[in-house]
Amino acid sequence: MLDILHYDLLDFVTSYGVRIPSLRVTYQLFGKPLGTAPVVVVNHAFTGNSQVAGENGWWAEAIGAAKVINTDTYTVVAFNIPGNGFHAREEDMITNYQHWAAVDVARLFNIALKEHLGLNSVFALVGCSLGGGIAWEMAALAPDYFQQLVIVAADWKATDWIIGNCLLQEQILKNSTHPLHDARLHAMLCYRTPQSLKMKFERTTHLPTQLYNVESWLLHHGEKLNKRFSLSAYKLMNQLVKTIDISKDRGSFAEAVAPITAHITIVSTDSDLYFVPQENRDTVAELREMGKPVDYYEIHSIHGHDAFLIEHKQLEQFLKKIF
Ligand SMILES: N[C@@H](CCO)C(=O)O
Repeated sequence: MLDILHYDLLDFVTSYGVRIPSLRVTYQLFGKPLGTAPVVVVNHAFTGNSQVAGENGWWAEAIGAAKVINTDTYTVVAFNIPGNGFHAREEDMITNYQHWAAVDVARLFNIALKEHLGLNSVFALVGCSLGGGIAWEMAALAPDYFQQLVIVAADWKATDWIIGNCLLQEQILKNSTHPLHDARLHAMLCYRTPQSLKMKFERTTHLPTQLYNVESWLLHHGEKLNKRFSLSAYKLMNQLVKTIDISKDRGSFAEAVAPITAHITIVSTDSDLYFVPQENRDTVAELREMGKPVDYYEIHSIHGHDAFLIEHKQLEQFLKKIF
């Protein structure tokens, strides 16, 4: 039985000016009891959740006893993006996804850390993919609150490429008769690479069905997500990815990032076709020009965006410099 904790907020107003009368933020704690050790906050990706460690933990290779984010040393806090449906009540689902932006989730998480958990500062904030975008937004909102900001397979903004793909996802979600299933097929192609699929399938076929194995694999992922995720959650996550932008209402990236005191670490994957590495190389160059403390690492992999869930050994080498 998972120990899912929660914090209820009243009268939250999103950046679109919409008042949400009551909202539940759920989270899990791992490792040392709160108040006895430095805190590491870990933000999940698109279809992830607060189960970051332990059995079925989506980053169990990185977080746990004697892992690089060692739960014998740290308290790990992992939130669920509200509306992701993970162990949620029906009333906690968010159906009006267009009222939300990534910055709203960031504000909620910061409120939960400060007001609910009573933390005066946080040692490290780590975010993967969408969770990395939310981590950028959290740091921009609370620029001297986090000592280490660790961005993995993400960006501080949704690029035109991401926004275009989000539109395609939205259209599939609206128009398909199997919306979640079909949206996942396209998403999986964004998360992998031609080389990764070639290595895995080599154009082989599955004889009884006559399908190419790449087709069976994509359809399997569609079915799998259909069973474990909800349509309203998927629509919300798609909207959140599209709205990542710490420069919004702040003038520019430089102005948004100027007050951030955290040491920044950015990890990209050289073959990521979704949050492409060149964007992060440019971000790092700009941060260095500003004199910001920043480290940059690239995972070498053929697997593309999903390499942050696959290339554990390389990630460990980078993360161990922080943890
Ligand atoms: N495989 C990841 C990719 C998005 O970062 C997910 O489904 O959440």
